[in-house]
Amino acid sequence: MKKDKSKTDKHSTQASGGELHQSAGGKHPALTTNQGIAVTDNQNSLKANIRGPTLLEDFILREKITHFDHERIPERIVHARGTGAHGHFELTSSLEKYTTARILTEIGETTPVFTRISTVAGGAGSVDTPRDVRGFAVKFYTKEGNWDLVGNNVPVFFIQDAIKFPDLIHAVKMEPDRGFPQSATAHDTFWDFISLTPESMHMVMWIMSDRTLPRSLRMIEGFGVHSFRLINAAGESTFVKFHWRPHLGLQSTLWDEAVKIAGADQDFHRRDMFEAIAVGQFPAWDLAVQLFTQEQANTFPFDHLDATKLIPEELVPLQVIGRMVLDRWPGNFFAETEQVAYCPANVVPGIDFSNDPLLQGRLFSYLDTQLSRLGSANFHQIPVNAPQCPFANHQRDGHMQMSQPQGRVAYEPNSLSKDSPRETPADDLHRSNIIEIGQKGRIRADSFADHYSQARQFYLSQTLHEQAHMASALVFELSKVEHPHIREAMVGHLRRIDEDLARRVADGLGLEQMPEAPAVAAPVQDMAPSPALQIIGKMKDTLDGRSIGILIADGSDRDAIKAIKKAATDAGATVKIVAPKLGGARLDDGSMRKADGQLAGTPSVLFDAVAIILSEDGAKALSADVAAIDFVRDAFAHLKAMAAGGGGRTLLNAANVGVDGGIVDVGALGAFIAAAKIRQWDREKYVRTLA
Ligand code: HEM
Repeated sequence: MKKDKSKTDKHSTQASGGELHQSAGGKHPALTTNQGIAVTDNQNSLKANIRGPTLLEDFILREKITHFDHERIPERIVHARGTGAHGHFELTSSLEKYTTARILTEIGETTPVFTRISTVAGGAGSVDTPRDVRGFAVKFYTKEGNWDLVGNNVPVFFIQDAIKFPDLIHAVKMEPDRGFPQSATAHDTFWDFISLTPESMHMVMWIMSDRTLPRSLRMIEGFGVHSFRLINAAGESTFVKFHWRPHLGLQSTLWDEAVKIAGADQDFHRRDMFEAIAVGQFPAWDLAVQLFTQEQANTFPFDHLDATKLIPEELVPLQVIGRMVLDRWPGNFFAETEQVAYCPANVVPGIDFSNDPLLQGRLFSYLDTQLSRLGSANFHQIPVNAPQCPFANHQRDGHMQMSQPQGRVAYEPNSLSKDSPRETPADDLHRSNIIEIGQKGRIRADSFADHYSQARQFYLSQTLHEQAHMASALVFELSKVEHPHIREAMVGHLRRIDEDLARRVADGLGLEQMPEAPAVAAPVQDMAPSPALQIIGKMKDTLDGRSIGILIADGSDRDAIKAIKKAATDAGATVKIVAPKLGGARLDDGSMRKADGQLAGTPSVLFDAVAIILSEDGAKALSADVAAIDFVRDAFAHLKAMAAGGGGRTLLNAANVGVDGGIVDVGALGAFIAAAKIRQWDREKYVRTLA
C-alpha cells in the first residue's frame, strides 16, 4: 500500500486496487465487528485468490451484510412518514379539581416529551407535503408513567367505529393491484369508500381544506380527537378534549404551491423543523382543554362519543393549561423517531377513557401492531419508549430482552421475595367507576346518525377564500376518479352539506345534471358558524418562523441587500440569498456575496416572501432564464409579498407579473415587512380560477 498523497488525512492510504483505506489512529477508534473483533480491511471481502470467489468463512462480510439486510424494519402501517423531536411540557394552570394526574396538577413542573408529527397515507420515504392529515403524537414521560396523547391535526375522524379502520386505510393507501398512488387521496378506491360512508363527510370537509397543506409542522394545531375522562380524588369524572395550539399561529400553503414544494424539497417539513431547532427557534404549542360534564353533554346537538363530531369552542371554551417546547432533535433518527411506539392506551392514573367506539378499538390496535413492527414484546425497553420513572413487574424473557431481573421469583403473590413488585390498590380510585348496563350487540346509537350538520357548519364557517379552496380541492380530487358514479355520489353528498358547494363542484367536474342527494338518517341541522374553525383567521401577523428569499445576480445593490436582510431578520424571519450560481454574485461595489441557494434548485415556493434585487443588466440576463421567471411568477401566484426595484421590476415585467399592493419598492422596508407577514388574498382572483 502506498500513502495517498492527495489526502491530507495522514491515516489514509491507497491500495494497489485503487481503493482508499482509512486506518484507526488519533481520535478514530478501531472499527470492529459486533463481537468486538477488529476489522483489518473494510474494503475487501475474503477471497480464495486475488480474482477468486469470496469465501463463506468471511464472518466479517457476513455479519455486515446480514445486519444491513435487516436495517429496515416494517414501517408503520399508517403514519409511516414522520418527524420527531424531544422537548418538555410545563403546566401553567392546575386541573386539580378534576384530576389526580400529577402532570396536570403540579404547576411549574416540567415533564420530558417526545413528539412525532406524521403524514398518514404515504410510506416512510414519501414526500412531506401531500394533501393529508398530520398525526400529532406526544409521549409524556411523567413521574407516574408514560402518557401518550396520540392525536391528529384535525379534530374529527373519518369513521365512528374502529372496525372500519382497516377498510378506510385499504381504501386510501395505494391501490393493491397497481401500487399507486402513493400518499394521495385523489383516486377511485378512496372516494368509493367515502361516497359509501356518509359518516366521513365532516372529516372530508377538513381534508379538502387547507388544514391538510401546512406551511410548517410548527404551524399546525393538534387534537386528541376523542373525549377522554379526568378523574379527581373523590372519584368524580369530567369529560375532556385536548387541543394543541401553535405559538406561531396557523398557516397553510396553497395547493399548487404544495405540489411544487414536493418537487423542490421532498423533506420540506422535516428540514424546517430540523433547522428551526438547530438555530434555537424551538417549536412550541399551548396545551388547552375543553372540560364538560355528562349533564352538559346531554344538551349538545350531537353525541360527543362520536369521533366524527367536534365540540365548537363557542359551546365549550378552551382553557390553556400548559405549553410544550421541542428543543432537541433526536441523536439518531432511527433509534427514536422510527422506533418510538405511541399507544392511546398509555394513560396515567387520573386520566381515563370514554366509550367512543373508535377510541375503544384504538386501545387494542397500537400495542398489537407494535409487537410485529418492533419485533418483540420488549420494545418498551428501547430508550425512547421506556418510562423515565421506576417500573417493575414479573414479565420476563422474549426476543431482545435487555434487562436482567435477579432472583428466584417471577410471579405474584409470592412468599419468597422481600422486594418483589406488588399491587397499589389505592390507585384504583383514579379510574372512573361507571356502571354499564344494556343489551350487548353489534349496534350503533341513533345519536350517531347525523352525518352532515357539522360538515355544513365547518364549510359555512370558512372565509370565502377557504371555501373556494375546498371546492377546488374537491374538483381536483374527484377529477382523478375514473368511475362517474363515484363522482356523482359525492356531489350528491355535498348537496346535503351546502347546495352552493355542490353546484360549484358539479360545475367544475362538468356534470350535466345535479345528482340526487342521498337519504339522511337524521335531519341536517343549521348550526351557528364557528370562526375558530378557519385558518386565515388564525394566522399570526408575524415573520417569526417564516423565511424570506432575496434573489440577486452580478451587479446587485449591496446596500439594498443589506437593508432588506436586516429588516427581515429584525422582524424574526430567516433570510436566504438566492443567485444563479452558488458561489454567489459580484455586487455593485465589487464585493462577492455568497448564495445560500442556487436559483434553479431554490424556487420561491420555499419562501414566504421574496425580494428581487437586480441591476438592469442582471435582470436582462435573468429574463431569459425560466428559473428566474418562475421565481417571480410563482411568488405572485402564491400570493406572496415582493420587494422589487430597478432591475427587479424589469424581471417582473418579463415574467408578465402584474402590480398590486403586495409588490413594494426595495427601499420601502416597512411596507415590505408588513406585506410579508400576510398572504395577498386580494390578488387571488386574478391568478387562480377557483371552482
Ligand atoms: C381519532 C382517530 C385516530 C387518530 C387521531 C390516530 C392517530 C395516529 C397517530 C398520530 C399515529 C402515528 C403515531 C406515531 O407517530 O408513531 C397513528 C398510528 C397508528 N394508528 Fe392511529 N389514529 C386514529 C385512529 C386509528 C384507529 C381507529 C386505528 C385502528 C383501529 C389506528 C391504528 C393505528 C396504527 C396501527 C398505527 C401505527 C402504530 C405504530 O406502528 O406504531 N388508528 N395513529
